[in-house]
Amino acid sequence: MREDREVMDRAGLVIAPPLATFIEERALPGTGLDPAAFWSGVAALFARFAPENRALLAERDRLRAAIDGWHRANTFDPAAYHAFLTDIGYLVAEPAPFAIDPGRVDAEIATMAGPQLVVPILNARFLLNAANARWGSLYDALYGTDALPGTPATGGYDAARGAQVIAWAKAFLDEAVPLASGRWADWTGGDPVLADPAQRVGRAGDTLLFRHHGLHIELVIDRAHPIGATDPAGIADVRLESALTTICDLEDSIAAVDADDKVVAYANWLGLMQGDLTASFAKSGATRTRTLAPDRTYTAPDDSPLTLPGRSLLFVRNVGHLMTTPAVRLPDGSDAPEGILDAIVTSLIARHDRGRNSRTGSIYIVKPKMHGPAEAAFADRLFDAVEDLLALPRHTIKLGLMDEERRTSANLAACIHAVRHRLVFINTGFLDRTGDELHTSMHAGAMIPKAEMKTSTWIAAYENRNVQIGLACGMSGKAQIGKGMWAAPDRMADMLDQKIGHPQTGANTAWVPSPTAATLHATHYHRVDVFARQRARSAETPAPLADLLTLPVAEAGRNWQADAVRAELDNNAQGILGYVVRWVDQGIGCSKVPDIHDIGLMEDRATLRISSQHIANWLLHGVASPADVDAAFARMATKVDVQNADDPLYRPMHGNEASSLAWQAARALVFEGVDQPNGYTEPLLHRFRAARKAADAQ
Ligand SMILES: CC(=O)SCCNC(=O)CCNC(=O)[C@H](O)C(C)(C)COP(=O)(O)OP(=O)(O)OC[C@H]1O[C@@H](n2cnc3c(N)ncnc32)[C@H](O)[C@@H]1OP(=O)(O)O
Ligand SMILES: O=CC(=O)O
Ligand SMILES: [Mg+2]
Repeated sequence: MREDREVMDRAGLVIAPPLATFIEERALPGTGLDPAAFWSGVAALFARFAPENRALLAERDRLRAAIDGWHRANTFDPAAYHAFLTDIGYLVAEPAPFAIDPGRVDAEIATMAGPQLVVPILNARFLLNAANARWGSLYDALYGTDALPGTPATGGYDAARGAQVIAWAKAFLDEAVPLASGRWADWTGGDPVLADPAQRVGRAGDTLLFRHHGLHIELVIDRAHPIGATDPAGIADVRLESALTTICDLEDSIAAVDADDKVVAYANWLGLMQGDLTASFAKSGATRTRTLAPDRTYTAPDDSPLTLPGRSLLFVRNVGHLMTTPAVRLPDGSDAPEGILDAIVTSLIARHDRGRNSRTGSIYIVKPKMHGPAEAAFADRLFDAVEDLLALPRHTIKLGLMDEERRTSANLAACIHAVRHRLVFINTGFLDRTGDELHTSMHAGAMIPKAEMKTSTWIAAYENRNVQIGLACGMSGKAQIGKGMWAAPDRMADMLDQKIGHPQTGANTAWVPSPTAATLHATHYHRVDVFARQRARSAETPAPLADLLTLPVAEAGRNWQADAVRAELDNNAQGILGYVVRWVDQGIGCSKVPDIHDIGLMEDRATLRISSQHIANWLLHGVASPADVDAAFARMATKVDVQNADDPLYRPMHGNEASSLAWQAARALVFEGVDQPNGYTEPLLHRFRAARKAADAQ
């Protein structure tokens, strides 16, 4: 795209016009920063960090080649393998005991426990919904999902379903805010007497505000409301404080391949920081405009005013160290490292916050896909330099560390140490982590099927060590120890059943895919006292490193049944095609893709990394032949075409293989999968998406 466009020279950098215009006309004004000084500072920053960034990527390649070579030459032996990893610098020395020291951090991160929502930043409508997901209706979340058995009848309010919802919600109140005597189901109104009167912390009109485990609950009393009118106590809803924090994602859930895409993302982040983001859209036959929710006001029991945040505390997830962007060209003519650009621009934009988001004046950046402590230290120094560029006090920019690459998990304490002055979370991104597990040991042998991966030794050790090491580094009360995504957005009953496991491990947050999921997951933090769990677990020792380094390779001589192999290939090919076709053809970076059983699963680049690496591994080790894989792709292309038949923008793949860039991208991800850097999907996705955009522009 860039070649066809006018370009702008700024301090020796070639900046794509939409980005230069956005920065000069929207991001810089109001910050007090001088544009000329800003650009020369940006140029200096790229000059300093781009070579180091490249060197870190070269180090990834060196280690990868060494590990591949070792597996080709050796039969696996745990002790020899451990010694080899130490020898090549993959494993580094543990730091002496220390405690993180991130300075002023908002309570939502440091001292509260609750859900963390993730939202693709390119979608303003979703973004606003996410920011406003601090509060959610428990009645709505239960009524409209499979959280309760059965489905509501169509054509108006289903009173029987409503009764189920109300019974569930009142039983929940019995646990979270029990009455001094009796049950909430029997309460008929008036002034409720709580078993612990201190739980009642305010009211707004007739609505009562309670607090439990640091989270607020609104009991909405409104006898004029259709639901309240039928309730003996006039209860119209139970509203829960839900997504305490939200990650606005510039990374794996979006498709941003050029300056135009990046500017949409940055502009949405600016709208959030300035508080004026809006989105208008048609829903149920009417045009709606969505804005950011205001704070909520109450009267405390002592009649003083009480204000609570109406919005989730926002993080922004930058991209990792791998990709470059055509939005900025360096003096040597190369595209600039995209992670450096994100660090600069998202921090610049966050200077507009002025307490609307962070009440402590912090900027919260999630840094994904870092491999080991040297890369974490690089991010730390980069953030120092960005603070200097933007005249921000040292360590204003806080860092959320994704523990999602094997070299980071294996050296977690050293990674935390490298960013200890700004660390505000570690999170087990188990999806990328699984992709890296597959890729790192690609040449060790054929991997077990994906379903078996969930119960393998390495993953249990990974989840355990993340919490234990986080606690040992003094994170409790200062930062989040986080758990991964619930990737089945429509399966809320299963989520209610299983995701309580996250707070039970001592994690004070875990990822959810939607506001509804946030409200339902919030109930888990009422059921589990996370900080008590952290205290209890502090005495435990982490699972051994040897367990973490246990390879998920199938046993020698495994009898690969043809129908099981075919089912695994179909499952992976379906997910790949269903996701990639929307990414490449329509620029949709996160989709609910129906699986082979037509259950919608959240697919993003991390799930794509797993599926593509898994097939690539089976191809490499002869579990499947190229013909088997192509047959699976052909079968699944037809299925995906049918599943998307109602989408007017959809381009069918079956019958159009020669012209379908999506089809070609999907095949390349698998057939060239062994050679993709660390098994990442973004280089190929970007290439094919850019080609699609170029073709569409003609
Ligand atoms: C491995 C990783 O990196 S995981 C992190 C990356 N993944 C993500 O960010 C996933 C975030 N989730 C999503 O993008 C979406 O939920 C999807 C794509 C999975 C499903 O989207 P859809 O099929 O459109 O969802 P669905 O039809 O069930 O619900 C749409 C409604 O829920 C809202 N919604 C759904 N997900 C979100 C979200 N993450 N944030 C805010 N609102 C959301 C929408 O705004 C919409 O409501 P509206 O009509 O009032 O605007
Ligand atoms: O980013 C999250 C993951 O699981 O990967
Ligand atoms: Mg990830």
